[in-house]
Amino acid sequence: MPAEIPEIAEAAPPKPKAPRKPRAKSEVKEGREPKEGSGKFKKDREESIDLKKLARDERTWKIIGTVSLLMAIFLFIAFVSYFFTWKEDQDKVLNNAGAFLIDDEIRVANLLGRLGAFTAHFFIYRGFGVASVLFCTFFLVVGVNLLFERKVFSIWRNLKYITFGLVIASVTLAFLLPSHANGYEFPFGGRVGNMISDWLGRFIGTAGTAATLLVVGVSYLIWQFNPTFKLPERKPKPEPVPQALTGFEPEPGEEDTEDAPAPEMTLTEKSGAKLMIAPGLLDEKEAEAAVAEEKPNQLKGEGGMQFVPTVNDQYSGVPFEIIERTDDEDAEEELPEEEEELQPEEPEIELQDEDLPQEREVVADILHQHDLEITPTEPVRIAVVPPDPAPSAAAVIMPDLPVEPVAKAEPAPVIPQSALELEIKEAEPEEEIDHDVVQEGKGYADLAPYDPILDLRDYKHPHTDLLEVHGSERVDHDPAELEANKNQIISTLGHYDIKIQKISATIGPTVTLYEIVPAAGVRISRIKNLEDDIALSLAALGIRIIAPIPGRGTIGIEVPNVKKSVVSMRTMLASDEFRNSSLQLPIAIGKKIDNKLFVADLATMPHLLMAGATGQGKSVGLNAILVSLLYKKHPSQLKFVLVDPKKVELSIYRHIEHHFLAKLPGEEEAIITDTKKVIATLNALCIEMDNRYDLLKEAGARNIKEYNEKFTKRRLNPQKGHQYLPFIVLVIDEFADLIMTAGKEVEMPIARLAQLARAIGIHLIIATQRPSVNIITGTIKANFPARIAFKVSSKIDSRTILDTGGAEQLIGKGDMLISYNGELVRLQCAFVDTPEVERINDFIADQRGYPQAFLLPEYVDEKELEKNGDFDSGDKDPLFEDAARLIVQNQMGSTSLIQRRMKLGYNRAGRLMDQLERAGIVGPNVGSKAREVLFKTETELMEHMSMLG
Ligand SMILES: Nc1ncnc2c1ncn2[C@@H]1O[C@H](COP(=O)(O)OP(=O)(O)OP(=O)(O)O)[C@@H](O)[C@H]1O
Repeated sequence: MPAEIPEIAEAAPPKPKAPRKPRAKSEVKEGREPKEGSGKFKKDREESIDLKKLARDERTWKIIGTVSLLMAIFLFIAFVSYFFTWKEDQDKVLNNAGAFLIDDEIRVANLLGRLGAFTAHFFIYRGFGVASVLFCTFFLVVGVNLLFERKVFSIWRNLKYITFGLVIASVTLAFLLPSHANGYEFPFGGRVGNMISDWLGRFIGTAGTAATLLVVGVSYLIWQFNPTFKLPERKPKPEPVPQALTGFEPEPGEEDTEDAPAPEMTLTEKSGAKLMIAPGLLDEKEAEAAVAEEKPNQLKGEGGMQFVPTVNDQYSGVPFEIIERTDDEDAEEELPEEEEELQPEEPEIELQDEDLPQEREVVADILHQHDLEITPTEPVRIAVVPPDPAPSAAAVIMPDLPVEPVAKAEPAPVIPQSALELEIKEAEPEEEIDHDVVQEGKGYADLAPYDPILDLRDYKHPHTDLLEVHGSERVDHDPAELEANKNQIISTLGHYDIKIQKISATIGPTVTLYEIVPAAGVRISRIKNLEDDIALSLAALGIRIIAPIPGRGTIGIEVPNVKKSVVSMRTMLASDEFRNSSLQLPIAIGKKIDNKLFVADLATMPHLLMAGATGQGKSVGLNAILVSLLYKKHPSQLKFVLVDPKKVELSIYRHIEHHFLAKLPGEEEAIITDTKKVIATLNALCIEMDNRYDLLKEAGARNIKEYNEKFTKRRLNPQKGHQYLPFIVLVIDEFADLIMTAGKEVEMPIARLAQLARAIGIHLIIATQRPSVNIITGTIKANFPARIAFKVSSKIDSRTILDTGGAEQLIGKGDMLISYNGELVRLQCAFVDTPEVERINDFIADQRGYPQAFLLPEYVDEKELEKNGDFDSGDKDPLFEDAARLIVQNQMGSTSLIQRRMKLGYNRAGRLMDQLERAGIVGPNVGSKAREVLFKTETELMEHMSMLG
């Protein structure tokens, strides 16, 4: 008996792992703000990020895959070698126990040395016996899956099969070949198998064990291979010919007719002679039609014969005979006699094999293509009839199978030539040709559908691990707080003689909605008018009264919670509602008062206006929208145009320029911060819009969805300028700033885009701190039906954004009102912090992108061109040079300076300034400010003037 491996008695018990402490909110904050955080905390955080990165790195997985594959190979060799060397090595392993691996003196026979012998011994002897080979399969599956980054086999399923397989196989082998009972020493079932088998034997006896193993084994096989059990059919029916082979679709019900005669297989020679194989699978008409129409799927036999291919495996190996029929017989004989003629019982016209060697070869060839065979020793019967006008047929007849002769065509009656009439056939209507479909080679439309994401096929969408959970997601409710608020509401209303029938509360993340049903006869407007009084008596900021709640017939009083919960972006994006959303541009904005997620489609909004006083959550809201889109869309489907006059808010997105950003050609930075460039970009977007409309018109599509569908189905020719159109989302932060500096020049293209761009996939998101009427003008408002208001400073501002008050009563920190689809909903905006956005951007930027940003059309300012191109030196004012010098000396492009110093009238000074601008000496007019002077010194000016002439 082999010695047992001594148990390690003094092994220290493993220390229980400390449970992972949820990170306190204060820690998260510290992590974000290094100034406040201690050095130690910061280090921890960096380490955890590195580990996470490592786990996400595909190279890590490839290395694990390689190791798994090597493991599979190692185990396989060790096991196979063990099968032959176990006797030699077993004693050495058992007797040397712990020292076996270390002692260099021990020599073993296993191909993989001591390690191989030890591993194989461990798995086979101590483990599962021969069934241990299944471990190789497991490592192979893991290795292949990780290395090829594909789910070639499901690891989980294999794990299940292997676990059960190990147990069942080892027990069965131990039961059938017990290593201790019959003198075998080879551990077929391993120790585990032996143990279970012994136990079963004692528990249910040998017969019971055998029955159990049989049942379990069969069940396992059924589970793994799911075989189909069928009783043998009574009468085999000829199988239908695959449509792909014949080109014919079976007539409805045809294949089911029980007693339909076995159809013939007809082979027709080009010359007109027929070879019939009976019974084949096409009926005569079909076969002839196929021949007449020269169906493209007819096969060409050797020797210039064309065949209607048919297949029927049931005749495989049936011997054939060759029969010849003479022309005369064929012409004279009536159909029934002809049938008789073809019967195998009349062998007087039998031909020997060598008489028709070519035909036999061709028939053999054709039959071989369909896995049928002519037995070389048996004669083949073929009836041969020469071509028309004396029609001929050669039939290969299978003995003992019903034979149907080919019906001969009636000879056409001869009509006197003079009586011949000219039949004028109407021309077939001409096929309409769609010139947009590329007709080259196989045909553009026949290719597989175009998939825009294939350009960056390896692109991986960001995962939710990049985001954090901020604070507690649970909405806590304090019953005392609820009760107090309820009593307060009832007593306040009581002061004004307002009785209520019922009161209920819905607890949201930031506010609780108390819904009251007033007693009969109470006027709703009275409650509405008492809004401020109720707020005062509840002593809470942010009370909003909704009287009545649309569609509910109740009155709502929203009261802020004492303890507010943060809605993490991670929760929003990990939700089924967002992940499974089929919206075109889904944006997860926040949670409603009833804690339901608010996910909307930017494509249907179709533009969004956001306003809110500073520090109330506007930037976080913008990030939440951008992050939602980044999580859902592929770079080929979406492009952002980002305008950020503040230069700091959106700059984190600059790293994803090659994936998701669009810019003007020749620009260095994709994120636009300069007003002049904003104007050019907006105009370029207008050109893009016009171009897209042209494309849609040509394609006969009404919107981008229809257009892209047509394009992906390859019904639009890329050579005619058609291309897959990504959505473009224009985001403008600090819109007020832009309007202040560029006014109409910005407003006009934005209004145009807002009015027209929805159908062609350009959507606008505009954010502003100052929602005054001169910034959010009527034109802008009319085209932005979806609006978000964070807390604003006055009721007037709230009206400017939402057309109603309420936003001034919000409590900040992402508390917001959204006006969408004609409804006003209070939401708690999802929170996503800057480091999270950075991580998402890095994750995207680390992947392969396009060679450059998506290029918008070039925009040339015609006015600039005019001004610059118009300068005519012959036309210039006599005082032009003096004025130029004056401006350069003073470095101030001001008309009044010219007016005052040169004592000129306003008009002449203005004209001079225009000429200076056209000559490129001063910049364009920028409102009330002085123009920019483009030359610093007089010498530079003189050089420039000499060039102007
Ligand atoms: N949805 C939210 N949930 C929780 N806290 C929030 C939320 N949104 C904003 N906050 C808090 O409010 C602070 C200010 O938010 P944010 O930077 O978005 O304001 P803002 O309106 O963009 O200000 P500004 O206009 O000055 O840029 C954030 O740092 C955060 O602490």
